[in-house]
Amino acid sequence: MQPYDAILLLSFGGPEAPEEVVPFLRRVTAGRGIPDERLEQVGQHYFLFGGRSPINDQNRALIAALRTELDSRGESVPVIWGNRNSAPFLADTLREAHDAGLRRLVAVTTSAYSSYSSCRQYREDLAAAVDELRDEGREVRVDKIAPYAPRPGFQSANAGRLVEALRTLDGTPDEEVALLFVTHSVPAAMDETSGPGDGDGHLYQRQHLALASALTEEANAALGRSLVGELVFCSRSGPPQQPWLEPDVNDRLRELAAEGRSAVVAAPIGFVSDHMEVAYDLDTEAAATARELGLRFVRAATPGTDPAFVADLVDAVAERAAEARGEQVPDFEGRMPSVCASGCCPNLRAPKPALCGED
Ligand SMILES: CC1=C(CCC(=O)O)c2cc3nc(cc4[nH]c(cc5[nH]c(cc1n2)c(C)c5CCC(=O)O)c(CCC(=O)O)c4C)C(CCC(=O)O)=C3C
Ligand SMILES: [Fe+2]
Repeated sequence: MQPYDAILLLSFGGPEAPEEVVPFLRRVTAGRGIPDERLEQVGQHYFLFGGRSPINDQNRALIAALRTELDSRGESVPVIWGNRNSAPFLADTLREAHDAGLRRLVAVTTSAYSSYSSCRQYREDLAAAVDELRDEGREVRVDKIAPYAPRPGFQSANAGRLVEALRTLDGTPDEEVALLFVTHSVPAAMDETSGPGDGDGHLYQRQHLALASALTEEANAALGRSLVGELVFCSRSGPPQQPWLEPDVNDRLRELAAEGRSAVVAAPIGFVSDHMEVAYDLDTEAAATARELGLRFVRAATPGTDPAFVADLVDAVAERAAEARGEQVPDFEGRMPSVCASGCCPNLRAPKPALCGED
């Protein structure tokens, strides 16, 4: 993996004990204008799960899977792990890395799409951590792989999991099955400005729609169905007067029941693992809504440690390393640059320095 000394798995973070819930929520929402009522509700979601988010264990499993894949390729490059909002904190990870002699890292985020929340915010936190270390006299350099939702492995992992979910509805006619691709809602203004500034924006939604349509086609072909998929949203936050992407999955379930559907497959393509947004917002809340409506609710798995997904992440790292060495890398539909364009997915509140981009 020349020129890289280590692969940095960079994630959102989550609490692992009840006393960590409130400090975690404060860190996530600092300066983001989230109403107190919303914070209390989200705190309850975590307390319902004993104050422990599944996300860190899922990242430990992903690191183990990456290790196995790297070993099988004869790659001894270490995989280290830092979070934005909980221990192991990114700056601590970088400090330890530097002390161990690791100077040039390549970051893989647990977030697949282009948008401020799913890309630039990670880049801002990288810049802040690298600055903090520089103040201590520790120089580290961090590159990043591009948003990987358009990559073939992300698609094939999601396709396999969708087909598996749909198989549980063998015998239910197409007209009765609703196929919902689910992702995290974001403010409409964040979606509008997502992508390189010279593009048409809405890249967050466009990447989801492209994947949803490819997955629908693949699942229909595999199962001899002609389902029509649609994109819906979960985990809306922010003040009620601020427009966020819609429809909310629960609202859509009500309409689908009224239209005479009997079953729903929810494919959470916006998420890399079954963390709290999936465990609460889908498996708890949306599943309860479906139950009340008499709808059968089947949730497709997220990529998690799917071998096709893990192998593709390692390919993405190998391609980034080749690029850093000045070599050509393969192109594919929707491929994003590994160095973000200036002004890509802007911070609309308080612009800050960010790594891995032209600005
Ligand atoms: C696009 C997107 C992803 C997917 C990409 C990615 O994975 O990064 C994501 C992931 C996650 N979001 C997470 C948790 C939270 N997100 C919040 C708030 C917000 N998320 C936003 C967007 C996203 N979020 C936005 C626009 C806000 C509003 C505040 C703001 O404008 O920044 C809040 C505050 C409370 C609330 O308002 O919900 C919490 C607690 C966790 C951890 C889960 C766990 O613990 O298992 C994960 C993986
Ligand atoms: Fe979030």
